[in-house]
Amino acid sequence: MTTPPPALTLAQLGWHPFFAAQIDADALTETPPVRVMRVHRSGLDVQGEGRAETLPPDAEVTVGDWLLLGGDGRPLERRSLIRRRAPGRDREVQLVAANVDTVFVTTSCNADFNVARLERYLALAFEAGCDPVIVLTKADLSDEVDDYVARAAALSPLVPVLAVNAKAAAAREALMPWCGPGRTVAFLGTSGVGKSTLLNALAGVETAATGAIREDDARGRHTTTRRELHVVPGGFCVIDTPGMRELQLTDAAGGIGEVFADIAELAGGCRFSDCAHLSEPGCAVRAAVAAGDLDPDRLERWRKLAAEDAHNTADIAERRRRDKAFGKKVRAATRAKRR
Ligand SMILES: Nc1nc2c(ncn2[C@@H]2O[C@H](COP(=O)(O)OP(=O)(O)OP(=O)(O)O)[C@@H](O)[C@H]2O)c(=O)[nH]1
Ligand SMILES: [Zn+2]
Repeated sequence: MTTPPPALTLAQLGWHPFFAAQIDADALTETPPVRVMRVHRSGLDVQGEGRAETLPPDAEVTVGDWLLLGGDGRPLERRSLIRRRAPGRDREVQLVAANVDTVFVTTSCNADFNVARLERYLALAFEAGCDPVIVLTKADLSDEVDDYVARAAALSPLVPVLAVNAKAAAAREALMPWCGPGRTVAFLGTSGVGKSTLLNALAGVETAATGAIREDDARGRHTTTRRELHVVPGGFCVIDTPGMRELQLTDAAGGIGEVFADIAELAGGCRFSDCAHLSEPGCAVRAAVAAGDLDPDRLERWRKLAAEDAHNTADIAERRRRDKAFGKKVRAATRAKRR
């Protein structure tokens, strides 16, 4: 037995003038808007004002999306969309979460802290159209918190950095400035960094199971079910995603450019507009490295991330082209057989 969902208003679910502007007044009652609260194998749990249903699964819809019940099934235009290249077999683009205002990029003041990974998460968040905030957990367990904060703060002048003990009441206060009524926030980070602990701190109750990520789904199979939107007291939404070990970027050139705005700006001074900053004469980027103004490691990390993004973007496009061509062949063969 599942307990019925609490009665919520559209505003508490994160409804926003941006979405209202996409439908006319009649549609509000004829095809009522619902938000995707949970994505699991057997379907999408959606909730609206005075209603909650499970719709069939749809790979084009993700947690945080708004749908119109009885509509064409397509999500309303999104304010933001977090996507990555899926790990494992199909390697397609995977939609992680939609309509997130702030991404709390979460890591810990310990060996989990990794600047390359942080830059990667920041690029993903910028590309998605979200505002990233870096949250460093386990500050209570480290003597070098200031050092971690300084290293995180050096990554981008656009990104605030917080250090917290996720288990202490003060953690909620630290995150609240980004959690106004009607806002949607999400936690991204590897397993064990304290995402569930922070969610519980925001909710004021045990909403997520900490330290336990596997549950049985309806078919008795083991799955990571946590891709879930929680409406918490205070009237804001928190999206919880499973820890992501592999976070491959695709189509994220814009986001990478925002994280590495320093390099992009320097590149404007290179003699050639298509300078790769390798051995070209008049390269302002390498000149900055030589002058000690740019960390060569950062340049190397940018190079790797940009190359990976370009590779994934091209590879996915190529697979789609092949799949399309293959589909055509199959259809042609089926037609030939029928004749
Ligand atoms: N001392 C201390 N312990 C923490 C802190 N944050 C998290 N923990 C502990 O670290 C463990 C993992 O925390 P979770 O909140 O489950 O981590 P998670 O990021 O949700 O992990 P996944 O569910 O695997 O993605 C738990 O035992 C927490 O109690 C912190 O700031 N300080
Ligand atoms: Zn250059």
